[in-house]
Amino acid sequence: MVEARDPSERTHALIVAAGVGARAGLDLPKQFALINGKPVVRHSVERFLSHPAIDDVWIVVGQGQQEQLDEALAPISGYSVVIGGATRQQSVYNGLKAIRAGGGAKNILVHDAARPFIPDRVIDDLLGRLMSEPSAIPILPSVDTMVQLADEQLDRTVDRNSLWRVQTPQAFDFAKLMAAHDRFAADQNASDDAQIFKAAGHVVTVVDGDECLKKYTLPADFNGDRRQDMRQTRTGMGYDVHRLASGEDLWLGGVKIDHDKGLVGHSDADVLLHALCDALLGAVAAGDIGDHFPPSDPQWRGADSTRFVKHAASLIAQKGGIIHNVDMTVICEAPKIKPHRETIRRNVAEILSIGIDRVSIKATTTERLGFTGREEGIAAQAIATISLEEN
Ligand SMILES: Nc1ccn([C@@H]2O[C@H](COP(=O)(O)OP(=O)(O)OP(=O)(O)O)[C@@H](O)[C@H]2O)c(=O)n1
Ligand SMILES: C[C@](O)(CO)[C@H](O)COP(=O)(O)O
Repeated sequence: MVEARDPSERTHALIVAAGVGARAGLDLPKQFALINGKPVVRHSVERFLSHPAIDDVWIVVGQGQQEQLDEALAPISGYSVVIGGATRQQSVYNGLKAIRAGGGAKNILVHDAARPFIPDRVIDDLLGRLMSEPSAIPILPSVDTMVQLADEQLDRTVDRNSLWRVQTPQAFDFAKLMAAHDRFAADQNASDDAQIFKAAGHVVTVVDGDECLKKYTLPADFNGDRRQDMRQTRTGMGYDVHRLASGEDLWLGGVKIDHDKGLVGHSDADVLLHALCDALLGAVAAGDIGDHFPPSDPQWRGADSTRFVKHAASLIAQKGGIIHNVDMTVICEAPKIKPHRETIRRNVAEILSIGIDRVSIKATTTERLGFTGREEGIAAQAIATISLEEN
């Protein structure tokens, strides 16, 4: 049995979502508005919950918003909810106190729900830095000329080389950040946690941020029509074959199928999920399954192929992409796919976090011709249609 890790050794993500979103001017708090078909807050919750280095996810919401949050996240579970305060700093502090009451943590990533798209690379860089430093934050350079205004007129140009844009997630040694917040709890003016950490005398290091981490703040950020104009459609296709053998399990679309033979090969040899993974990777020109999960690497032996598809979907999400639909064909003589079709569709829809009406599964035989006709193997094809924001 695997021992549960001591709470004080865990890495937590704390997502603050208790603001009112005044600048966005929407008729609901911006964290519940839809971006790419999902509530803003859902994007970062999904990303943290699926990241292997994150043990626990905490979400801070406004008083009375717990039900709205649960609706925005359904059917996801496995997160904890805390009620926020009047300022971002108070909301973070409430979250930290709840984590302390739950046994504490080793590391904490504090993140704005208003930044829905988090590249895994940024999480990895931040956590990598925490192995030797007490904190790290993502930053981006200022690329425009920066000025100060006076009476709404140009006063002076500021040296942009000394100005950097600070993003979240911001990563900290939990105990040190907790103590810093305890110390500065009466000062409600800090716009981020790095300021509080630095004020407490600690070093704040920096890693490369990412434009994907843009904070959705102003009405134009939520202007769906404009965003739709700026999207481009992409498609990707995938094809895979695995050999059938006695004494093996048969996995298709992440569902175990009762059959006298199973498939042999990479991971759990789920030929359908492998074709789907390649279709998704193809849509963003990101290589193929073997590039990301080499068959020669022993860690993938017997692995659940769900993980590969989730990885491919996360690469699309990191680019602000939406998966519109996937269509798959299983090519085999046996087993019959129809009795399992709805279960597989449901499972794939859940893996991709899209509606089941966007997932199609078909099956065909090859009229007893070729290797599929002789029941030596099963082949699968998949096609995925996605859209990306133009850049
Ligand atoms: N009292 C607050 C204020 C802000 N936040 C969160 O802090 C993040 C960054 O804040 P910001 O983008 O400023 O959000 P709002 O405060 O909601 O926006 P506005 O300032 O336009 O009202 C957001 O995810 C927001 O929900 C929070 O948890 N509690
Ligand atoms: C934490 C933050 O996102 C870092 O850039 C930012 O400070 C939040 O600022 P806001 O004033 O709450 O928009």
